[in-house]
Amino acid sequence: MDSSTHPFRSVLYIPGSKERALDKARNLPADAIIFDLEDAVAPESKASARQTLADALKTGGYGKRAKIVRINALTTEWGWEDVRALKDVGADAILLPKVNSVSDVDVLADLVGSDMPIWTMMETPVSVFNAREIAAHRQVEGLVTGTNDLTKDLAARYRADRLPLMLALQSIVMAARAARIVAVDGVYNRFRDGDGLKAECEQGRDLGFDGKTLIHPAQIEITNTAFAPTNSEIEVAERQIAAYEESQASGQGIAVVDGQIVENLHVVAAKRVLAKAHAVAEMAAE
Ligand SMILES: CC(C)(COP(=O)(O)OP(=O)(O)OC[C@H]1O[C@@H](n2cnc3c(N)ncnc32)[C@H](O)[C@@H]1OP(=O)(O)O)[C@@H](O)C(=O)NCCC(=O)NCCSC(=O)C[C@H](O)C(=O)O
Ligand SMILES: [Mg+2]
Repeated sequence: MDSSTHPFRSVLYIPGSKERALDKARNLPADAIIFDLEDAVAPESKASARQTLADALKTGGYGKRAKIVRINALTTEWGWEDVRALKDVGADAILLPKVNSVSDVDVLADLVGSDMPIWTMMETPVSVFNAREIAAHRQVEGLVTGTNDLTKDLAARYRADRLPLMLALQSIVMAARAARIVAVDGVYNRFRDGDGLKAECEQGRDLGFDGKTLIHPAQIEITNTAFAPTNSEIEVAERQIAAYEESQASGQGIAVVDGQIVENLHVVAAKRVLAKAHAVAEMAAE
């Protein structure tokens, strides 16, 4: 699965221990679900959550939503057992937390086999320095930003403009784009603050993220809207493509639309807008 064929606007975390939430998610309009065994699950519930989650995934019913399982780090007492229990239950990817370097990914790849896509949490300062190499691993198909862990490890402050995280956010997007894989932004903790979420979604979208991780169903709609192409963007993209094709046919290399030049690279971006709009429409057509 990549972002040209499947949208990753809204990526909802669900604690693997919460049966009601696992059931509810079968009808939520999220593009992807992260079934979490890590931070959302208390140590005393790890074993039962593993079983609850395996049962839910075997039962299925999650439709077109991408199913990503976040295991515990392989350095914990739970990580290896998580892999054993969840690697063959129909997940689309395994998400590894607290990754520092590509050798962490190699350890997981050996355990899950070469056919299982891997996503990595980018949430330590070292992972940001190693982002390019991690993203380039042959099995890594997505990077998930862990803004809470990053803020903690940086001893930074939470700020609405996320200035302390900007280097990390941009490094993660750049690594993902260089490797042509998915990049999703971190969570917005004030899950009942719709205006704050909208602003942070728009910032993440403008930075280049494909979507945002979420912690509550109330965040899905705002996020889906923020990361989808608008009608006006679609209309401009269509006109740019048409104008460029016309200019090519008449032997000119450059077209002009709404007073702005349109070159081949703008056509590539316009086609990406249309592909994303198509993927969003396909997702909605359930
Ligand atoms: C944040 C919550 C604890 C709030 O839960 P609650 O008080 O129960 O919320 P509501 O009563 O408003 O819930 C309404 C209904 O929605 C369902 N629900 C709630 N959350 C989810 C969810 N995430 N997915 C699916 N369904 C959900 C409730 O069951 C209610 O349903 P119903 O009873 O039928 O009406 C809670 O939302 C929650 O636990 N969220 C997930 C938290 C989480 O996953 N945290 C870990 C991931 S974030 C992270 O780790 C960040 C990263 O690693 C980093 O470093 O930054
Ligand atoms: Mg984290």
